[in-house]
Amino acid sequence: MMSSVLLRRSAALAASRGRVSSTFLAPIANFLTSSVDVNGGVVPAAEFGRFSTTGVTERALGFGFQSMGFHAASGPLSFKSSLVSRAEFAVEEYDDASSSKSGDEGLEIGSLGIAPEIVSALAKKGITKLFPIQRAVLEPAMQGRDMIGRARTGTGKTLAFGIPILDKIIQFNAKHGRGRYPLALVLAPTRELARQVEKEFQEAAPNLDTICVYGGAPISRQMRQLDYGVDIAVGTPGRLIDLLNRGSLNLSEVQFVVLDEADQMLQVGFQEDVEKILERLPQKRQTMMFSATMPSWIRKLTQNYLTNPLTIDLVGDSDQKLADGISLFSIVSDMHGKASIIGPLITEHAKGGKCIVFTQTKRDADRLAYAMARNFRCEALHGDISQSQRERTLSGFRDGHFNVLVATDVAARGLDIPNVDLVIHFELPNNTEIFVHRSGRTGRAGKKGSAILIYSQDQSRAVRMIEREVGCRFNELPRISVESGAHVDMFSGGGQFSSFGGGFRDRRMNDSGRFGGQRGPSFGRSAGYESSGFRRSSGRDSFGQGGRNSEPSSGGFSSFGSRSSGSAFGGSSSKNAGSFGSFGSGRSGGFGDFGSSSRSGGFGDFGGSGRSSGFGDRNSKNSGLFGDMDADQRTEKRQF
Ligand SMILES: Nc1ncnc2c1ncn2[C@@H]1O[C@H](COP(=O)(O)OP(=O)(O)OP(=O)(O)O)[C@@H](O)[C@H]1O
Repeated sequence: MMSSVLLRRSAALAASRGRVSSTFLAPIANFLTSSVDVNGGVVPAAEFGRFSTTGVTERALGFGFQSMGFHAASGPLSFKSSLVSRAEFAVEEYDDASSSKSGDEGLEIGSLGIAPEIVSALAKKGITKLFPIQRAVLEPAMQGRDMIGRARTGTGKTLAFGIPILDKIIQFNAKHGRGRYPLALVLAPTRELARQVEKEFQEAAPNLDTICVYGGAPISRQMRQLDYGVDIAVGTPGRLIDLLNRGSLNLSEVQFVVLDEADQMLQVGFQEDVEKILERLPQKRQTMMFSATMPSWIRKLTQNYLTNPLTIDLVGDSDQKLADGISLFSIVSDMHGKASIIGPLITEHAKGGKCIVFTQTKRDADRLAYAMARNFRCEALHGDISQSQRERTLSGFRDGHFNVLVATDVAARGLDIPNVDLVIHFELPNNTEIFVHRSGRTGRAGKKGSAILIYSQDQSRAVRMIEREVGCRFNELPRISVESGAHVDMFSGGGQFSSFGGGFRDRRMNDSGRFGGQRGPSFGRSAGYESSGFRRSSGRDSFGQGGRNSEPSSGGFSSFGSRSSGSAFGGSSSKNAGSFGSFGSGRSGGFGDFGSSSRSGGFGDFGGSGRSSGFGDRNSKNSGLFGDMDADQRTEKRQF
C-alpha cells in the first residue's frame, strides 16, 4: 500500500505546478469591474438578499486550503457580492447560455486561473464558459464557504461544486503529494446519479483518482480501489456506510463534502444514513448542498450541518421553478385510456427524440414498458431491476439504442441524458419537487423540451396546485379518443384487464384516500397539505402520499407477467382473488415474489432497490430509499 501511496504522491509531484494565487482572481476582478455598473441596479432573487457581503468567514480549511491564501485575501468583500449579483443577472440571459449574446465573455473558464488540466478537459467537452450557478458558486466555494445552492434543473450544478473542488484538490496534491484517503466526498441519492457525478468529475480532471461506490456492484473491487488510494469518493449512502464499517473507507482527510439532491438526501429514511457518514468526517470541512428544489424544511435543517452557510438561490421563491426551456402540457384521460394515449403523445411531441415516461410504481413501469414495446423500442428502469441491467438500460437509452424509457422516480433526479425531448408524467407525481425533477430531465443546459402531465378529471385540482406551486402554466392538449382497436392492453397475460395503473389504484384505494396520487386532492406538495390523501412526514413540510407506502412493486396486481414468466397471475390466490392478486397496500400481498424473481430479458432481476416515487415513506426509518442499500442486503424496503 505504501508503494501505491508513494506512486500517487510522485505522480502528483510530477504534475505539480507552482501557481501564483493572484492569477485566479485577477480575471474575475477584471470581469466584475467591467460589469459592476451593469449590475448595480439588479436586485438579486429573494434568496440573494441573504448573501452577506460581510462577515465572510475564512474557515480554517485544513491542509488543502492554506495554500490558497489568495482566496483569504481576495480583495474587497463587495467583490463577492458583485459576482453573485452578476450571476443572478445572468440567469435572465440564460436562454441563450451557450452563445455569447449575453456578454459573458469575461467568464471564459480559461481566464479564471482554474487549473489548466480542468480548463482543457472541459473545453474538450465543449464547456468553455461558466453557467450562472457556476459563476455564483465559484468564488465563495473557493473561499471555503459552506453553502446551499439552488438552481433549476440542468443548469450545471454538478460543475458548480465540481470545479472548485477539483481545482483545490489539484492544488493540494501539487503541494503535498497525493495521499491515500479521499479529500472530497459527494453523496448522491441514486446509483445512477452517483455514477454520473463521478464521471463528470473524472472527465473534468482526468488526472485525479475518483471512485464511485454504490450497491449492486461488487464491494471487493471498490475496497481494492480505495486501498490503492483515491482523491474523490462519490457514492450512495448505504454502500458508503458498509465500506466505513468494513474499515475500507477512511474519511479522516475529507475536506469537501457535497450533498447532491440535498432535499432528498435529508428526508427521513435517508437522513439517518447521511448523518452516520457526516459523523465520520472531520469537523473542519467545507460542506455544500445542492438541489433544484429546496423546500422550506430543508433550510431549517441545514443549520445542523452547515457552518455560517451562504445561500445561493438562482430560483427564488416567487419565480417559476422549472428550467426555461421546458414547455408544459397537460392532457386529461380516464384511467382506462391512459396507456393508449402514450403512443400518440410520443409520436407527436418527442419528434423522434428520446422520451421518459414516469410511473408511480415499479410494477406500472414494467407493465407499461411491456405493453409499449409492441410499438416502440422501450425499456423499464426501476429499483427492482438488477444493477447491471439498470446500467445496461441507461446506457442503451443514452446511446440511442432505444428511445422510450419507462421509469419510476429512480430516474427523476439528476440524470443528465442528452436529447430527452419529452417527459411524460403517466401519473401525477407525489409532490411538486418530484414534478420539477421529473420534468427537468428535458430542457437541460439551455435546450428545449416538453413535459406532459396526464391526469384524470378528478385530479384537476391537483393540476392547478402544481401550477401554483411551481409557478407554471400547462397548455391543455385536446383529448385523445382511443378507438377500441387501438386500445393498449397493459396486461398481456390476462386480456381482461385492459385498464392500467390508476384504475387499479382506485380500486385499491381505501376510504381514507391513501392512494392519493390518483385522485384530485391527493397531490402532495412540500409546503404542506391538509387533504386526507396526505401523510405528513416527520414534522417536516414535505408530504408524501399514502399511495407511496403501498406503491410497492409487489403489492398491487398479480396480473402482469414478465416476459420470462408464464405465471403472470401469481397473486391470484391472494385475498382479492377475483381479478387481481392483491389490492391491499401490503408489499407482499398477491405476488410479493414477483419483485424478487429474476427475469431474463424484459424485466430485470429484481434485486435492485430504491424508493418509490414519492416521499410517503419519510416516516419510516430504514425504508430503503436509497438505490444502493439493497445490494448490500440491507433490510430496507425497496421502493423506487
Ligand atoms: N458551463 C457549461 N457550459 C456548457 N455545458 C455545461 C456547462 N456546465 C454544465 N454543462 C452541461 O449541462 C448539463 C447539465 O448539467 P448538470 O447535470 O450539472 O445539471 P444540474 O443543474 O445538476 O441538473 P439537475 O438539477 O437535474 O441535477 C450537463 O450535460 C453538463 O455537462
